[in-house]
Amino acid sequence: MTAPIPRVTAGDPVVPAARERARAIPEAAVARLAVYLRVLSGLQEQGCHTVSSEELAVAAGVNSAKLRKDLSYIGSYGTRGVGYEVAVLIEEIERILGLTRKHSVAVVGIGNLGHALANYGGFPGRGFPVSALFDIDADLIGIPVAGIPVNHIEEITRVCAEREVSIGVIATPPPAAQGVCDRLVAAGVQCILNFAPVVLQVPDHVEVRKVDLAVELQVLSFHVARRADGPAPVNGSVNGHVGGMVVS
Ligand SMILES: NC(=O)c1ccc[n+]([C@@H]2O[C@H](COP(=O)([O-])OP(=O)(O)OC[C@H]3O[C@@H](n4cnc5c(N)ncnc54)[C@H](O)[C@@H]3O)[C@@H](O)[C@H]2O)c1
Repeated sequence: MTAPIPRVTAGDPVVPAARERARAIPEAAVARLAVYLRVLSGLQEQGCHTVSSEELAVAAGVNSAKLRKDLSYIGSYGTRGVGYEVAVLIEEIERILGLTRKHSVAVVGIGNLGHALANYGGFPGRGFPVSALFDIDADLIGIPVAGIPVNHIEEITRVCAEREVSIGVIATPPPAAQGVCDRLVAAGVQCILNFAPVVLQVPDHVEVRKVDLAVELQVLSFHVARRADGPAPVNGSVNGHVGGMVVS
């Protein structure tokens, strides 16, 4: 068994060692850590104090060897015969994912998807309060959606600065997405979640994640077709591809 790395506690600043560790985590493992966090939060709500790697792996839809490997990236090895302390593991994953502070979110494009995202109650509780909404449609400007009045896109720089927006969500039609992205970047937003099916060009310091539901359906189709050709995996996971939407 590898020697445990000293644990970082809740009150600590993000120490250089933790930052170094975060840089070394593969992208796919980061996505799975977010899934473990969701599962662990559910366990905590049910009053569970400890969880074995097998239980956590099953609940997250991965195999337990992969789970242990993922948790080793954050220096969490659990205790033989006991497993992981739920509260401690939540704290460690939140620290690595940078969730120890809130990230204010702006949604741009308040159509079908933008309305749904603005109204979704699950973001604030997970540290992502939606604090600004933008559109170009005159009929929408000033109208509150989920209690937040829609601003015109022309106001994006001022509003994003005032509300300390750190994440921009693009829910516009594809032809508008690059222009919106440029405005967000000019407004100082460095993290962008893009729902429009286009590839965005951004400077190096800006992080873009793309949610493409059509790609997810195609991946599902591939796995269904592959299962039809051979036996199903024994542990319910599909080559470590965790359940739920994957962004790229
Ligand atoms: N609706 C879905 O289920 C869904 C699912 C996945 C992805 N998407 C993608 O999300 C995007 C939005 O889809 P939708 O169905 O909500 O579209 P929609 O047409 O209902 O809404 C788009 C909104 O963007 C606004 N807009 C247009 N140009 C703008 C600009 N320059 N600045 C700010 N706002 C602008 C429009 O006024 C409109 O309110 C599309 O790219 C779509 O492909 C949609």
